[in-house]
Amino acid sequence: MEKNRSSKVGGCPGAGGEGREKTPQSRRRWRLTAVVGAVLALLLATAVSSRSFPKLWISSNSCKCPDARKYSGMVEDCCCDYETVNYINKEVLHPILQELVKSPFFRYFKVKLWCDCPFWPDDGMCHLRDCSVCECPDNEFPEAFKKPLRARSADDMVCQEGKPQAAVDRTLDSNAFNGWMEVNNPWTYDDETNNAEMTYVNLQLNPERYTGYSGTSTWRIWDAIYKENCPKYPSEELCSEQKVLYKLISGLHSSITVHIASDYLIDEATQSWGHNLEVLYDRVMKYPDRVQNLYFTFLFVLRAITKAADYLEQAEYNTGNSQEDFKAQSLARQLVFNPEIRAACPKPFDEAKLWKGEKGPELMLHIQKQFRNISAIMDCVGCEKCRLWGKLQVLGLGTALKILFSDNGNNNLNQPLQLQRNEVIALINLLNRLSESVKFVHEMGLTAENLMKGKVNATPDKNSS
Ligand SMILES: Cc1cc2nc3c(=O)[nH]c(=O)nc-3n(C[C@H](O)[C@H](O)[C@H](O)COP(=O)(O)OP(=O)(O)OC[C@H]3O[C@@H](n4cnc5c(N)ncnc54)[C@H](O)[C@@H]3O)c2cc1C
Repeated sequence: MEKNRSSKVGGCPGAGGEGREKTPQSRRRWRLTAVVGAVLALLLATAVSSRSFPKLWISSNSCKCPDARKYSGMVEDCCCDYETVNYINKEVLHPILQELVKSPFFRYFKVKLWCDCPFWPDDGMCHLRDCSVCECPDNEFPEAFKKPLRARSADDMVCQEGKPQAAVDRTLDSNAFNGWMEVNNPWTYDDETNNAEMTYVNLQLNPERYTGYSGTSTWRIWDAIYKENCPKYPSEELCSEQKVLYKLISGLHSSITVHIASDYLIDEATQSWGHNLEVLYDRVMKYPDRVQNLYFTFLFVLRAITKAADYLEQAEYNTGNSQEDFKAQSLARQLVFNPEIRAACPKPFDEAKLWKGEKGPELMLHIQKQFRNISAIMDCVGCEKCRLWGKLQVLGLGTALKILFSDNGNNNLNQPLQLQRNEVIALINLLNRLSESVKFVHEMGLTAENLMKGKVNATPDKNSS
């Protein structure tokens, strides 16, 4: 995989200049700049947050070990460095998000689970029962999301997978959308056309992890996404906007793989699950651009959430459970107005640089079409659980795109933002998935690399007797 460092989208301060030769003069200049920089940084840190920011500063410079610093400096095309991302993710974002996604409001996702591929027939390549979505019992469902109960047979209540937390409630209630607009998202394929086919799924019962879904069916999907809808740069002609689309998809792909590696079925016979660091290394860590794209996608979605802070603070988090809803609202507020995040990463991604020039609006329509195609391809994923998470995360990305780049394709940023409840649920759950992936890569990436390099070195030389 090639890296392309030549064309920066964001043009963030401090993003360039790595790896230059240092002369004695430049070294003196550098020392002086470093001292002045440190003093300024200290003043800034004290002014912004006397309690938390200095901790970040120490964290960014604490480890000098060369391997651990492989991902250091600015995340390409973003306005935040790796060290800061790792710190705020671990200390601030991850704990808040883990709590938030457990709340009744954020744990139920409305989705059409039928495999309804508009491009080719489903070839059912999923072998494990873990591919299927586990349904949840009726009594777990928030009252505000419910329709009057329809008659159910006892069998309906039994989970497909034999687990007690069975039965997806496939009923819908229009009241569930009180206070939320049903608005079109030009970035996503409209999944709402036939509401009778929609169902609510408890995401907590259906973790994204290894399912055994692999082979030609999966490659056809990834191929269709990359080749037809978001070609890989570094074809230099590719503009910044297309590069962003590629990086978002590649970052999401990395995150899916990281979840497979972190929650892997180690032994099918004993049903034991655990980390698979070989998968982490072979499919993600070995390709630095895949790691970089994961961090990029994380910062892009974080930027969308902080940009929509006012909207997300005022949104109605209503499931009928006032205590839980109050908690969800207060966690959402902590997330979007967090002083540590705002001080450390005030603008994780600078969206204002995109869609410039005469061709901007035309290009936006073109890329919207490509993204809508990617969203439609999710109906072709031949494994139910993968389809669930694929749809959720692509909707989350589409929501981030809508927040950052208008909602009508005409770049009309003065339009007031309107989001659907399902979009907000997808956005927060996507950020949580990315946050888990960033944390796992940060904590286990180096171990995976050392382990795999050790394995390679330990392989006996065929030529030695
Ligand atoms: C939407 C979707 C959701 C899925 N969810 C799950 C799931 O929850 N659990 C599960 O077990 N499986 C899931 N899968 C399948 C999984 O993504 C892999 O396809 C499968 O594990 C086979 O992996 P692979 O090693 O053959 O390579 P794949 O991951 O299938 O990759 C195919 C090719 O894409 C390229 N590539 C790989 N990673 C990147 C990247 N980050 N950026 C750019 N290019 C890349 C490489 O050239 C690679 O050969 C999902 C698939 C899809 C399409």
